[in-house]
Amino acid sequence: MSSIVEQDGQKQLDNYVKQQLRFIEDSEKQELEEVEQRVKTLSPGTLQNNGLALLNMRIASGRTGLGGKMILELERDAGFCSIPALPAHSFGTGDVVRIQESGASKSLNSADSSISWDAVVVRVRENTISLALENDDKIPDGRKRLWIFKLANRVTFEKMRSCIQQLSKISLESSTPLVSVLLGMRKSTLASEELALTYYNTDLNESQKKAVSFAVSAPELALIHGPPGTGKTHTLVEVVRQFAKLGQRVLVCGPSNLSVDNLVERLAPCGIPMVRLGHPARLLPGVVNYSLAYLSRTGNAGEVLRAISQDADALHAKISKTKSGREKREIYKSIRALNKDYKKYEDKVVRDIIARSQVVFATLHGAGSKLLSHKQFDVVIIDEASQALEAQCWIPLLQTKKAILAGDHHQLPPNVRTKGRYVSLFESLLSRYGPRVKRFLNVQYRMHEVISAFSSKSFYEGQLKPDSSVKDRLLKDLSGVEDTDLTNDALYFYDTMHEYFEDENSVSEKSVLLQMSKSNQWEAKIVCNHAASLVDAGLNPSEIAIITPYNAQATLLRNLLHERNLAIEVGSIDSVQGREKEAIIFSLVRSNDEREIGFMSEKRRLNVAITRAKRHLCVVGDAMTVRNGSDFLKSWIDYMEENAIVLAPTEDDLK
Ligand SMILES: Nc1ncnc2c1ncn2[C@@H]1O[C@H](COP(=O)(O)OP(=O)(O)OP(=O)(O)O)[C@@H](O)[C@H]1O
Repeated sequence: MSSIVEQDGQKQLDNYVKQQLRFIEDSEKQELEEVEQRVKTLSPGTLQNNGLALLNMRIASGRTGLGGKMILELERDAGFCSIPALPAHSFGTGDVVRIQESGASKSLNSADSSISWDAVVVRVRENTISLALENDDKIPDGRKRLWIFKLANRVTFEKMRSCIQQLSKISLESSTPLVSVLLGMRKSTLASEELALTYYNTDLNESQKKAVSFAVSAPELALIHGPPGTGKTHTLVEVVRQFAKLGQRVLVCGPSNLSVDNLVERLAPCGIPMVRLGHPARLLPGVVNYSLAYLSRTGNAGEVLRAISQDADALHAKISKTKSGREKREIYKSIRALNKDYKKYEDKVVRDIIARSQVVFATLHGAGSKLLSHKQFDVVIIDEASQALEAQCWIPLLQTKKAILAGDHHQLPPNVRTKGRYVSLFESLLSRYGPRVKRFLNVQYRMHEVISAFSSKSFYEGQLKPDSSVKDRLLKDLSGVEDTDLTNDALYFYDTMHEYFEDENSVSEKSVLLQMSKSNQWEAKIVCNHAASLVDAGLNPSEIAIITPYNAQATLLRNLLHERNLAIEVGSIDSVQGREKEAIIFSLVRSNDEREIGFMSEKRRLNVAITRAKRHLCVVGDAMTVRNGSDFLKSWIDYMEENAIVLAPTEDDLK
């Protein structure tokens, strides 16, 4: 009979599982409803204009891809489009899309396979988009005009659900101590003594070295808390190398392809046998040579696979020339048989490659691949763990006895709609176990001192210090940049003085569905003039980014910059997390009598926005509206007024 402690533990686990499943279900429902509403309400033209659909497409070619999937390459139908380039769109690899025949009424029912097909984007080029069909029993007619639109990505929810269900089945008695630690049922064990390591990277600072030896020595769990620019990735590279030296097998994951690829790129020169799972079309170019697809296609095994896929491709080509329905069916049958052979042989090849690799890289989602099922690793490392959903983290965590999570809970959490503040696994472990499971990286290599000081004081208890190599860097120190009033300081604030109110934006259903929202044309003018002055002073436009919390403001800014021929990136705060530029201009937008500050009320969003700039941060906004938003925002505005060069809009700005 199980003890009371175990019964309590089981109850706790059941509750945890229920709570996670409810969260997954709610998030999925909300995402599906939003997509459904968008597709139902908006015309195909509006969807295309907002980057969510591509109209007037036709099949350019078909082939067999990795996993024996049928890949269709779509291009614009020359009969309907004057230029071959795809219009501006937001499709990216991994997106789930629906393909439909043009003219057929929009189908939201995936079972309706006579007019619609679901597929995953595997490659996007200037003129074409390639899609892997989910099910190739029936293929769209190559002579028909097609259109595609974005769907919610159900696959991710499915993987999280199956992983949490797996968790519900484990027996606490026989599971690893790590599982109990992660569930909060027992404290993590401390290493009796930390290993004395010889570091590969002799440039590591003291806090990075401490984090490495703590992580390598910890029996079950280690958290590395790295504020902006403190070298989390740098530190994790050393951690992986140390584990490799000890002969351990490591699974390295992150929530996005980029987070994983950054680590692959930096570990590539170290000569450790490694493989990156995931479709090569989704990977950074420098990483492709480590992808499973590349490795499985080189050498003898690759030749066999190439021969099978060439046979299948030849049959694909034959289809378009075949008129008889019966012949076509026969060809499809042969293609399917070849795809099956391909898959069988490929499975064997890829399993061998994985078995030989000491370090395996995958996104959290990719760690749920069948290729890794029942595989155990000595260590699982999750980078950017604070940007991952808790259920996603469990996907690799069930495959190990030891976990290392790196992240910063004071930056943005994963992009998911929740009622309250989203708390990641990283953050909940940190608040549950505190300093005993974490090491803090305290030197940042990005920002001028005055840019980072507010963030350091407000989020990191004043512990975040600039390295001496960056603390005084200004734009004027860059070669080719003149010494002007706008380049000889690091922090600037245009206070619009409660005189230039935000625009009266429409709040139609359409604007809400497209997440269009607030704009402020006065601010947009000031921002563009400021950017133009920096370019006039000699700064390369690619070294400037403009960020704003509102889509409508971003659109307005892009149009103004386009009119002035300024090729400057404009993005949301979420889109610049993890990135940096020499100069950042931050447009706050909100200026009203109601003291509404909307998106800016999320502290973590502000922290990300103000920690992207290396040498120049210019904030444009209405101090009075923002100050009234909260005590925290008041303290930020006070800091700006005391430490920034405060500027007022000029007549030129207001023309
Ligand atoms: N010990 C060090 N000595 C010198 N430069 C360093 C050191 N550690 C990190 N850096 C530099 O700091 C920058 C940021 O490093 P890295 O990309 O590893 O940080 P990160 O914490 O992953 O970044 P982010 O803030 O985007 O999460 C890089 O240019 C890196 O070369």
